[in-house]
Amino acid sequence: MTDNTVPAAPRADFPRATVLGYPRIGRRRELKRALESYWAGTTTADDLERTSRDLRLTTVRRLVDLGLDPGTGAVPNSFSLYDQVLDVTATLGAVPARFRPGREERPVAPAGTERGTGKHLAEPPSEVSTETYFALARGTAEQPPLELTKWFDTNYHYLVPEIGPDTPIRFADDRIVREFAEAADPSDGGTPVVTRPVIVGPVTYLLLSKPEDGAPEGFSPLRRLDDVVAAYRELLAALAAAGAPWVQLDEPALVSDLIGAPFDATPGSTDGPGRPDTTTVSDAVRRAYAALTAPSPGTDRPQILVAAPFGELRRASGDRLALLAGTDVEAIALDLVRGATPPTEGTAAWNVPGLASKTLVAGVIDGHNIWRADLTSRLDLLESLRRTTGARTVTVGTSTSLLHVPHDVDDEPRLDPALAGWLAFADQKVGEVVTLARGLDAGRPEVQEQLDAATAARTGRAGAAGVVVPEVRERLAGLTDADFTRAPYTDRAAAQRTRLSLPPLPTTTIGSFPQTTEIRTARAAWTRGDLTDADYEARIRQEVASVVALQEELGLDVLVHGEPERNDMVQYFAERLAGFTTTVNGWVQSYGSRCVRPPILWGDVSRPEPITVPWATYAASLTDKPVKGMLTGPVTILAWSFVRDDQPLADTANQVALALRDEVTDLEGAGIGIVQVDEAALRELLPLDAAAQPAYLDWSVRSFRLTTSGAAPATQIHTHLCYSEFGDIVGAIDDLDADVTSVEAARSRMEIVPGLASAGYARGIGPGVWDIHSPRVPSGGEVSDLLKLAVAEIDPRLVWVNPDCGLKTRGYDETRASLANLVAAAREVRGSL
Ligand SMILES: Nc1nc2c(c(=O)[nH]1)N[C@@H](CNc1ccc(C(=O)N[C@@H](CCC(=O)N[C@@H](CCC(=O)N[C@@H](CCC(=O)O)C(=O)O)C(=O)O)C(=O)O)cc1)CN2
Ligand code: MET
Ligand SMILES: [Zn+2]
Repeated sequence: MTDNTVPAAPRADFPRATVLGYPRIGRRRELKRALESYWAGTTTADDLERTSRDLRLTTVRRLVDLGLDPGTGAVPNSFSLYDQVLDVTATLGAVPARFRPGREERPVAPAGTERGTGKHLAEPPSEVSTETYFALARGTAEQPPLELTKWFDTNYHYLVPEIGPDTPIRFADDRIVREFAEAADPSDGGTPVVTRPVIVGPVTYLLLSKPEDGAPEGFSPLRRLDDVVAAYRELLAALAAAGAPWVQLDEPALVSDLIGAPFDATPGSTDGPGRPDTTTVSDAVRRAYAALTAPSPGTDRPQILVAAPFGELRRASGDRLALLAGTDVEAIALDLVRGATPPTEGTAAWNVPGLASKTLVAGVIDGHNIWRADLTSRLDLLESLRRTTGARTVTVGTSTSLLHVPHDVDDEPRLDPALAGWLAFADQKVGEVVTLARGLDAGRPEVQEQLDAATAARTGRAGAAGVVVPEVRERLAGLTDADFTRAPYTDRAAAQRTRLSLPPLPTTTIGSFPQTTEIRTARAAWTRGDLTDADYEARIRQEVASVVALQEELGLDVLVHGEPERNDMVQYFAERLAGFTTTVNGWVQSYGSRCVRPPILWGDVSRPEPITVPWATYAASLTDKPVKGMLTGPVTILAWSFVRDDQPLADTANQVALALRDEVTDLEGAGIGIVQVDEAALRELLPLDAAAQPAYLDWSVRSFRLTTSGAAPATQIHTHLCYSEFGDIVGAIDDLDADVTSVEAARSRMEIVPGLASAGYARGIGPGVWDIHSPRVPSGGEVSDLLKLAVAEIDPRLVWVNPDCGLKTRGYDETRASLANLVAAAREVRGSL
């Protein structure tokens, strides 16, 4: 070691048990309420800060009570006010120019300031105020927010950074350091906890970014890697100075083939313009981690854990574990739930160069699903990893952050006790990790009781009534190709034209109308038993009637009932299908303050009685216009539920499909001529590993077709897909064989349309012409411009006019104004055809 390398802090071993992150919304959604009241102006920024601080301290202390070590960085510090990717944007001060009108560039803090020496500042060097932070998240009167999109294959959404050649990037905000210090040295006099800050890693951050408006053609945000890494170095120095022994950098981009940059250079290819050394993911990782771990005189850094959740690192298409093992980071977290689990007995050594100096954090407890683990087989696996990996040591962790599961099974008053015993939410998972670590270190007898209890729960689950229902199995076994096939499209189109006689460029909506506080309050009262079934039903009927009247008044062509009876498009169906159960407090963050309660799909699925028919027929009775029935499709129901892990997803999907197929038949029988089957999550479940994609697309498309193929030719089947990144699945969209497909397209300015056209898609298409993700009302001109783009690319006879998605998160004022502009634009463009 030379003189100028100063590894000052003691190199504490990685803790034996940890979790990669923990829910941050709060057991009673305290953060949601604090945020929404702050946005509404009824509380102040100080109130918000106080509530969120209490939530953070309660969280880290609970994790200690659950058995994580308080002194070694075992407790993750994974809080965020809104989103962890936005937090990096704020840390870097990487505010796009469109949010800094006329603002002078502030000089970068020179080296040798307090920040350079790592002392954490009493006053934050905050160049990103709370106001700017939320402007980026939610938009302003002048600017739409950063784009919201899916976090890998989860139902969590992050805010896409906009990075150009001149976007400011520096260590601009030390909130992460302050939150470490707040737990380590709490001002309320409570127990101090030495946490492990959890931060999105620099490579993933840039790979998830998009070029800022005005960036030169072909600019890749990855070109700013050196600037980003320089800022992370300062952040790490500040964390070390504050006493952090470990930091966790999340690099899930490492496991994704959907990330827009190749993992390795294709042999023989030459590098494009720009820096040749950062054009691939593997080069970016090498470069970033070499710089982050390079010693620098007078400063220290915490030891680094790199986590790569959501998939397998050891791929045929490139060994990402070897890549990480070749860097100087101290620890690597593997997802051993999604990743292929190595056989537990008699396996050969891994032989990964560099691993001998690393700690492997074995993610053996599922952070993304809620089944109680088979602790015995997990312990077998851990022991085999100790023998075979050749790592310096193996410790126990979760496969992903626990952000994706609810807080606590014990907080579910209405769960059947037997079923509750099959489950592990975040708190139970912490317990599982702690148990496994004890078994691994102190020996099996120490934890035999817990292992046996876990085994008994799994055995009980396998044999429980409802898990296997012979009639459901028989129906599935009897399916033939005919059950997946409709009449040819040309025949269907002719029959539907006659039946529906719609104008060209028909106007419609995606299904939901605003979910007002009044409706939610009424539903809450009904759920509590304070409102009778009859009163609640009357209230919903009144809402349906007013939604139908509004659509008539606006002049829409195909009407909907507005979905006021649905708490959520998945939970509502789950509550009415056998094989599912739902929770009371099982909230999981979807984005910002918005949450969902994913249902639990535990048994064979069937439909005891019609679900949507009364609402659809009531709406139809109020109008002469066609009313579109509205169902959520099987893939989306699976994607947004916690799904049984004891049979292939394809079988589970087909069970749900058969239940929905009965609903389509009943809607048809009740005279409903158009049925929409939403597959909002079709793209979300697309595997990150390219090798697994064809099989997924095959079963997902088949389950949709099984849902819809019982429909007569004259019944028009619609589907709706969210999220604009459809490039990877245009073939599958075509294979769904829907008569009309509506897709999100407004924000990407109809980007999808030429792709569909060139893929030969020749059925109805409704590219969204109103971005419903913010309260902004699009002008008639904007809408007709988008519409003209669409009719220029595809046969105008195929084009439908609709918003990007449902209107449940919008208010009535915006909805009325925007739909009026949409109808006017459709009429204008119709006139020009
Ligand atoms: N599952 C799912 N995933 C999805 C979507 C979706 O619609 N569903 N859409 C995309 C975007 N994600 C979204 C996720 C959530 C929400 C959303 O609006 N969530 C609501 C809750 C929806 C809900 O379950 N509502 C229930 C319970 C509402 C509630 O909080 N009630 C109050 C009481 C009522 C009151 O007095 O206000 C309470 O429990 O405290 C109901 O309406 O019945 C929220 O967080 O505010 C929107 C979009 C992608 N993923
Ligand atoms: N029909 C649903 C709605 O309009 C589709 C939403 S996709 C997230 O809300
Ligand atoms: Zn949608």
